[in-house]
Amino acid sequence: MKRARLIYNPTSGREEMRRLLPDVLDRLDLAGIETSCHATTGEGDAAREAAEACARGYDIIIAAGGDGTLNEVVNGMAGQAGKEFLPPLGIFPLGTTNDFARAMKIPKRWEEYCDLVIENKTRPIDIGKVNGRHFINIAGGGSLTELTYEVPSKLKTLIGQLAYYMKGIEKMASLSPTQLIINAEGHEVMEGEFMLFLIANSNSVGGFEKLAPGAEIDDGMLDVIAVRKCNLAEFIRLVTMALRGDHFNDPHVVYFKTRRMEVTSPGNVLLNLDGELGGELPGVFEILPQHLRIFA
Ligand SMILES: Nc1ncnc2c1ncn2[C@@H]1O[C@H](COP(=O)(O)OP(=O)(O)OP(=O)(O)O)[C@@H](O)[C@H]1O
Repeated sequence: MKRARLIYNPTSGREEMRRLLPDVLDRLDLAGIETSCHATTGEGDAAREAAEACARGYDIIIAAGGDGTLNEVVNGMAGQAGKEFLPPLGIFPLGTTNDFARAMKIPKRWEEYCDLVIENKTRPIDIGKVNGRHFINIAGGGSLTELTYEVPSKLKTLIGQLAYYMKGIEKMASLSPTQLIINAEGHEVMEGEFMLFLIANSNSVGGFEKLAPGAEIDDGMLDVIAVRKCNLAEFIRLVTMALRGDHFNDPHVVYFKTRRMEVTSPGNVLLNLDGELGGELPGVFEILPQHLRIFA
């Protein structure tokens, strides 16, 4: 019998997990996967629990929650650098946006994501790393990227993704550029004022599925998109172009792939890692090729 550790955030998204839990456990158990659970209690708990689950030799780890919970579980696992063999990771998307699950085409119905684990369908994925922290989907900096941690959790529970759009509109009005020096491996050093920069590991970012269409999860590369200083009207136009995937034709957009990149700024720039606050610049971003296996 295989042993799985299910780490779930009871407050994620519309707080579905409590209701689903008995059925999920039954389905896994019937398929020969004995599953024990841990409900997270707050920030950092999922990461500690995932590291502990690796140390205790579980065969499977499952992260149930939103992108924040997934990021914590990945951090707990990826930090086990000495361990030769990490257990594969199951992703049960129960958050508000579930960017990463969408990029990996993980089904939305609970029966189907249980079956991915049961059928043992795994694939290797790259993990991003900056200043000792890991990200699975996206890293970014600049004032607009700060909106994900300004949306209160209760609001997200109530109105879902709309909460981000409301905050985004409020935030755009006060958008300001940031001085950055971007030094990426294989590219010339760039210096100037930028509205924001994003480093994508997958191609679904912030609900924009065409933002980084060239990003592949197992290619050992980071896809970098940076937007040079522009005015509000130009920025809004750019956002609507990005919805269609036409933003690469805009002269404000810089797009390239790299394995390693250093970003510095004379100002204070907070970093956003998978939608959560992840320290600040300066930062050295790198890719850990095929560091983890996920059920997908
Ligand atoms: N019991 C808890 N009560 C309050 N907050 C928690 C609890 N457990 C975990 N958290 C925190 O909630 C954060 C966000 O959770 P998560 O990403 O799973 O859900 P979400 O915010 O609804 O989804 P999304 O990130 O997709 O918007 C986690 O990073 C964690 O710090």
